[in-house]
Amino acid sequence: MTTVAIFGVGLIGGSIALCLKGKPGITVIGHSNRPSQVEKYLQRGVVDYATTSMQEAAEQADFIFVCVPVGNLEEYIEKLAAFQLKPGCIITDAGSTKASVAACAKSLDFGQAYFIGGHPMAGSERTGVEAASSHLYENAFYVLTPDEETPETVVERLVDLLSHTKANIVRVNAKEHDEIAGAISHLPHIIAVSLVNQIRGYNEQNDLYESLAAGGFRDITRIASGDPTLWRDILINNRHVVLKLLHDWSNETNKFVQMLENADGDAIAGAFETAGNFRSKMPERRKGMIHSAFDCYVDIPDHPGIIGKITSELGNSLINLSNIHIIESREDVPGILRLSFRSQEYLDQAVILLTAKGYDVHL
Ligand SMILES: NC(=O)C1=CN([C@@H]2O[C@H](COP(=O)(O)OP(=O)(O)OC[C@H]3O[C@@H](n4cnc5c(N)ncnc54)[C@H](O)[C@@H]3O)[C@@H](O)[C@H]2O)C=CC1
Ligand SMILES: O=C(O)C(=O)Cc1ccc(O)cc1
Repeated sequence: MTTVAIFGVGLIGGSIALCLKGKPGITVIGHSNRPSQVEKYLQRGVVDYATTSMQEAAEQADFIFVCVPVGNLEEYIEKLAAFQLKPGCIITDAGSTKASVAACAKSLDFGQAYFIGGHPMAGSERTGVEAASSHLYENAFYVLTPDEETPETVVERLVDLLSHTKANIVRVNAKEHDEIAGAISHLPHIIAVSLVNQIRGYNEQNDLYESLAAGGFRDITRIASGDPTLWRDILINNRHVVLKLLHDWSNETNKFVQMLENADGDAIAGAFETAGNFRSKMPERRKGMIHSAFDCYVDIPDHPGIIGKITSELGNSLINLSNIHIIESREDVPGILRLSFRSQEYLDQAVILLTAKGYDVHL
């Protein structure tokens, strides 16, 4: 029997638990300091067993996943090092940054246990076990940061266990991970937040900004709704990398200032062309660190029960909706329904089905 202990059964830990629970030979134990959380994990059936005792969960585990906020990771792994862990036990984490936790683990003595940093590069702006899903990591990248001293057989054991997530496991150096994650995830979050706050400022004078920002602006700034404490921890932890990136970002925007001051149309068109060319080479359907919105919009006539009818059509065809939002619904005026899916495949199927049923569907 393989026992997996999970500390921090939220969005990420809960999703790992759901991938592993019920698999042959695996028992999943969840830990929380709070008895009400322990009760909740059991009620939701996310784990086989749950406890408020860190020691009890840790000492029977073959694998330990530490899925707590980045700001608490080091305190957790320091506590783990003080327990009598099973020989061969593998401790891993799910933190969005990897260099500091790797350095901390290196300074500790885990006896005959091992530490391998990890980062499942998929998530959402939601948090908590309520948002956990066994599909979260399917086709996503899952970074592992073993160091030169980690025996290959140990890494392979973790890779083997993680095959249940259906993620694409990649090995990356911890420092390099933080530089890349900084550029493709942390910097974009800062840009989205700054952009939304800039518009929020204008909106204080004129609330037409907010009204007209519906649709595309809202979509491209989705990540500005990320969890504030999660992002506080990530940005503080990776601040040296992020500060350098912000400096480079400022150079990029300054190039636009120059081009505009000189009314240099060729340079502006050139910047769009260069960006467009690079972007078109990026794989379109691959699941990246920032998740894509797989949304479509359906015009809904003002008929009672129409929304139920649309969701049943999708359900009958086993097309899983991840979110549904009524954008406008006023008496006598047709409304718009935004349907969100977890994958391009579900979205494609929904568009074909609803169009065939006579609905007006837009992407
Ligand atoms: N949210 C996302 O999309 C992603 C998050 N991560 C990383 O995964 C880890 C967990 O993030 P989520 O699951 O999103 O967060 P979450 O808020 O959904 O879950 C965090 C869990 O840690 C527990 N916890 C234990 N000690 C805590 C403390 N002192 N303060 C606050 N919570 C404590 C909470 O009760 C909760 O169960 C973080 O390190 C995050 O950087 C990694 C990939 C994606
Ligand atoms: O909302 C999104 O798409 C994200 O960016 C989620 C996310 C948050 C933290 C990570 O370490 C990885 C992914």
